[in-house]
Amino acid sequence: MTRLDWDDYAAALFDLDGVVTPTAEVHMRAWSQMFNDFLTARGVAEPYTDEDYFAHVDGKPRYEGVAAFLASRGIDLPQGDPSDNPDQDTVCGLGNRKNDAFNEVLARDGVEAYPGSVRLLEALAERNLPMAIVSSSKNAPAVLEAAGVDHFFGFVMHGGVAAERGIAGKPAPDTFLAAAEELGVEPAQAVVLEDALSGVEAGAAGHFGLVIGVDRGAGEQALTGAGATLVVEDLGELL
Ligand SMILES: O=P(O)(O)OC[C@H]1O[C@@H](O)[C@H](O)[C@@H](O)[C@@H]1O
Repeated sequence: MTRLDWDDYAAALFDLDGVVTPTAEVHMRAWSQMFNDFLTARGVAEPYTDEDYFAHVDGKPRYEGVAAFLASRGIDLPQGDPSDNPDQDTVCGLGNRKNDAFNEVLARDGVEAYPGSVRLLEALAERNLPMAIVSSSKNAPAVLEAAGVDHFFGFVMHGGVAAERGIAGKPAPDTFLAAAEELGVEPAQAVVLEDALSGVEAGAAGHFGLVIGVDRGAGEQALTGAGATLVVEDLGELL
């Protein structure tokens, strides 16, 4: 059991995929399928792996994840445009291709929140602690609704809102800072909960009161190295 006194904090800012819902797994599988088909079609022998996901893609806005992975392999594609067709070999086209795969799985399998996360959300709601979602994903509203947990959050900062308002995505701290402001709290009063290295870096850069790393595969050492003050494996440990 982790010692954490919630009385010390005035708000909680939750990443979504991999923190509240197991959808980081769905994103991971969709990215893997898309990138490996793409690499195979180009005759690239070295496959895309989960290590590539954690190092380059996890937690970042869609097209920034594509660009970061391609750069890591020295592959240069035109940026294209978010309206690109999913079969176009542009950064946006590849991102859109992966998004189709993600939505297929979401529609087919649905999503259930992690039981430990729901227990923590219920306990914090009972304390009337203001809570927000801070996700890079434009699919966050659909995921929250499918999991039936949208009612816990007073504000949802997602990839669509960030793009509309011109707010820089993780690892920049700006989406977390904007959510804290929406909830009317100073960063030092807020707890950030994140499973992605890019998200933990964002929390550390924003000087939040506490940055909790949730280890769903990134690894305790890497999360601590990125700036997590505390690492847990399940949010139920924070009750
Ligand atoms: O493509 P979307 O749904 O807008 O999501 C962007 C990113 O959102 C993050 O929450 C996920 O960890 C990433 O895997 C995903 O790439």
